[in-house]
Formats: sequence, C-alpha cells, structure tokens
Amino acid sequence: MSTLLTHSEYVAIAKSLTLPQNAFINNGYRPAISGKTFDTTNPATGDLLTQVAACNTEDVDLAVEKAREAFDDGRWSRLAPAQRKEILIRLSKLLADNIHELAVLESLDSGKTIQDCEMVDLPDTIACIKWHAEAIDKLYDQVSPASDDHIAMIVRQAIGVVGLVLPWNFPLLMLAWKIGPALAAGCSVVIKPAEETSLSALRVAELARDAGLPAGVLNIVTGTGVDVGEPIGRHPDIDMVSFTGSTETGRRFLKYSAESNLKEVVLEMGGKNPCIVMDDAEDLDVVASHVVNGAFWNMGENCSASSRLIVHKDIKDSLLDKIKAHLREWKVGDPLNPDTRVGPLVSKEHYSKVSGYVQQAASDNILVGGKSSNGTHIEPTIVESSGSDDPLCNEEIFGPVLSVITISSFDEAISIANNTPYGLSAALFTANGKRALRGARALNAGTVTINSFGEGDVSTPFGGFKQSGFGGRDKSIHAHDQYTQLKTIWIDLSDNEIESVS
Ligand SMILES: NC(=O)C1=CN([C@@H]2O[C@H](COP(=O)(O)OP(=O)(O)OC[C@H]3O[C@@H](n4cnc5c(N)ncnc54)[C@H](O)[C@@H]3O)[C@@H](O)[C@H]2O)C=CC1
Ligand code: BAL
Repeated sequence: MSTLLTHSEYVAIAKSLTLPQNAFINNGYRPAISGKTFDTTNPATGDLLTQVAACNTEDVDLAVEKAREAFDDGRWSRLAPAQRKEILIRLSKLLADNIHELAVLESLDSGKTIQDCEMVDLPDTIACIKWHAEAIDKLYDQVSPASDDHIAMIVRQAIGVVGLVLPWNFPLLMLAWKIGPALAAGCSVVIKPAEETSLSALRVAELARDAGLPAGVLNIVTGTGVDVGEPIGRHPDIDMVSFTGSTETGRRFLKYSAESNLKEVVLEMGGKNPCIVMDDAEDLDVVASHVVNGAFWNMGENCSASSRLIVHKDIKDSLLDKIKAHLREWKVGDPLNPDTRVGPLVSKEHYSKVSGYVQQAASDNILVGGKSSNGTHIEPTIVESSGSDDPLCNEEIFGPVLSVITISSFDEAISIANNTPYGLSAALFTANGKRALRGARALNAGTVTINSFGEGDVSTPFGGFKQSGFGGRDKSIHAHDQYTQLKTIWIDLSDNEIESVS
C-alpha cells in the first residue's frame, strides 16, 4: 500500500509531469503514421491535458509486425521462465518506485480519486505483475497416463501475438490483469488503451523497456475503437484477443474473429450485480459500509459494482439510515484531494448517459442524492425500484446509482438476483450459514461474496457467467490459460516399425 501525500503535493506533481503523447512500438515512442492526434482532457475540469497519437490500421499493422518478429525469434517467448520472471519483477519495482507519479497520471486522465489510485489501483497493479512473474517458473507441464510403449507429454505453449483491448475505468489495473499473465507466458502484446485514458499505459511501456523487456514484446497503439480496436480484432496475425468493456463491443470481437482468422477471444464485460441483504444479516452498520463501497466505489464505474440492493422488508429502513450515515463521509470533489471519495465521471458523454438515468427516476423514488454539478460529478444516488421493468434496475448504468428492490423471502431474493442477462458478481449478507452456502451455489455469477463486497485478490479468477463473460478468466493461475495453448507430444517407445494411429 502507498502513503497518501497532501493535496498540494499532488497538485505539484501534476504540474511537473511530462505527459506521454505517442504510440509505443518496438520499444520506442512514435507518432501515428497519419500524423493525426486526438485530445485527451482532464474529466475534473474539462481542460486539455495533451494530444495523443490517433493511430489506425497502419499503426496496428506495424505493431503486429514487430510483435510477431519478437515472438518468432524467441527473444522473449523462448527465454527461460525464470529470466522472464526477473524482468517482470524489475518492472513491478519500477512501478513501485514511480507510484505517486503514476497515481497522479491515472487520476488526471480518468477522474479516479487519488485515494483509490494510491491505495487500490497502483498497489494492485504492482502486486498483479509481481504475482504472475513469481508464478511462471513454478508451473509444470504434465505427462499423461499412457501405455508403457509411449510417453505422452501435455505442454503449454505461449499462444503468440495477443491483442489487449482495455477499458477506461481501471486503466492500469486492467493493463496489469492482462499483461501480467500474457508476458509471463511469453506472448508478445499489442495493447489498445481506451481513448479516454491512454496516458498511464504509455508511461508503463517506457518502464517496461527500462526493466529490460526486449523490443517488440510490448506495443501500445492509441486511438479509437473503430480505428484501432477493430483492426486488432480483425488482424490475421493476432492469435488471441483479450477484451474488457461493454457487452455490446464484446460481441463485436466475436464477429471480428469469425470474419478473420478465428482468433481466440476472451471477453470480460458488463454487470448489473445484486447485493442481497437478508433480515438476519449481522451488524447492519458493517453491511451498510459494504453496500456503499460496492455501489459507489470508483463512482460506480465498475463492472462488478453492486448496483442492485435487494433488501428484506423488515430491515430496509434501518439499513437505509445507516447507508445514509456512511455516505456523509463520501466527499464529492477534486479527485486530486486525498479526502475525496467521489470524483468526476470519466467524460462528458458518460456524464450525460448517467445523469439521463437519474433524470428518468420519479422524484418520489429518489431516496438519496440525485444532484449533479458542472457536467462532471454526480453525487451518490439511491433510487427505489419502480417495478420489474425499471431500466435503472435492469440496465448497466456504470455510475454512482444504486437501485433498491424490496423482498420478503430468500427465494424471492435469489430469483430477482438471477433475473438478468448478466452474471459477473453477487453479494449476499446473512448470518445463517446454510442460507449463505445455498445462496453462493444458487447465484449465477462468476464471483459471489458472502458478508462482504469484493473481487477477491490476485489469486482468485475474475470473470462472468452469461453475458458478462466469455472464454476465460482474468487474475489467478487460470488467467494463464487464455495466453497459452495445450500441445500433446506423443512419443513412441515400442519396437514396432509402424505404429498404429488408433
Ligand atoms: N466491463 C467493464 O469494465 C466496462 C464496461 N463498460 C460499459 O460500457 C459502456 C460504454 O463504455 P465504452 O467506453 O463505450 O465501452 P466500450 O466497450 O465501447 O470500450 C471498451 C474498449 O473497447 C474499444 N472499442 C469501442 N468500440 C469498439 C469497436 N467497435 N471495435 C473494437 N473496439 C472497440 C474502446 O476503444 C475501448 O478500448 C459503459 O457505460 C459501461 O456500461 C465500459 C468500460 C468498462
Ligand atoms: N472491477 C474490475 C474490472 C472492471 O471493472 O472491468
């Protein structure tokens, strides 16, 4: 964990930063081949931060060519795992050495609060790179139980050149969730950060080079989804794409793959995650702190946000009173102030989308909040459900908006919780052990937390059921599966001259 500095120290760091602008290909920064740029702004103020290379297909082609050269000549892919480990651990140390600078860069570009950047995003990013680095020289291949006349080895090989298409809500952490296992496995990567938040990834690329990552292994191509994301999805020489973002864009990657080289696709997508609080939940004050964190952490711009509170009628009023008390401590304001818990939304467009949802709610149904300011911030808002068709209860808002649904039985709670096309995460608060375990089984979600809100740690897989996920998991040793493929090596030991193929 990092140590928080003062507001004025963060402002001073912000003023002193040299902001990266160019794409990063073959271990060097370079402008887009077209020479075009796009503006990136500070979501808290609307001020221009800098202009970033607006890349397109030509830049993607160049990055893939360099990534392929690096993969095929083995400068990274064929290093001993222990050698890759050393370089990645050096990267994690360089990230730690530059933690305040990276936290400020992340906060300036995304609107995330400096408190979260320093206490969550950066420490988790560093831990993730280190964990996958440490893991890679402790993984063994397998020998199958074949007959005495054969030895059959089952080995994992790096999949090749991978495209990593990232969202804006956790720019560095999602980068780490993907490059950690991909680089540890020996892949070369072509990364597309979200256009709202390109800067921290560009700075990490330079640190990766300083750590000793060979040229061509890590490339960053900046630009829009259409200009860069789609060419990555359709590229014939990319072996696999790992994507985090909306379900709508995730679907497109399946289409790109089907229409190009059938590259493997792993998708981590949206959620409308339930948080069930039963009447036997212990210590409603603690429950309230988890509910607030689950719904409003990172401005609710979180695919695993608990955005539906499904609460038993007998405790609803007392829980809401405690939630309101906790929210008094959630200061809305300048994300560079370490006391701020709620910063601006990531962009004006996203602000308009989220405030549109809040405006749809009848004023009688708004239990808490509902106010927005300057076209940037929306205060934590709690809305009573207006029924099963309520869009606020069914659609991913991706903002600080919590819908409340009242239930009178456990079975009703589970049924409502599962009544969604999504299945990313779910939380259940109950002191009844059997109920907790039955609920954990019954909830259709990739992560179920009992008596807490969370995503586990780097050792636990993260991904969704149903329309929240496809093809694999981020984090944990299971994340390595997506960046490797299985090969059978069948060795004949028999005296037969021609072996039967059966
Ligand atoms: N699961 C998650 O963590 C995230 C979910 N979302 C959800 O998606 C909504 C829309 O946010 P967006 O930023 O527009 O998400 P998005 O899914 O459009 O963007 C995610 C990434 O995909 C790229 N992309 C966009 N369109 C593309 C295309 N046609 N082909 C290839 N790549 C493309 C973007 O440039 C970005 O790098 C949010 O309001 C939220 O509901 C957004 C970001 C992260
Ligand atoms: N909650 C981390 C993953 C995501 O929001 O995309």
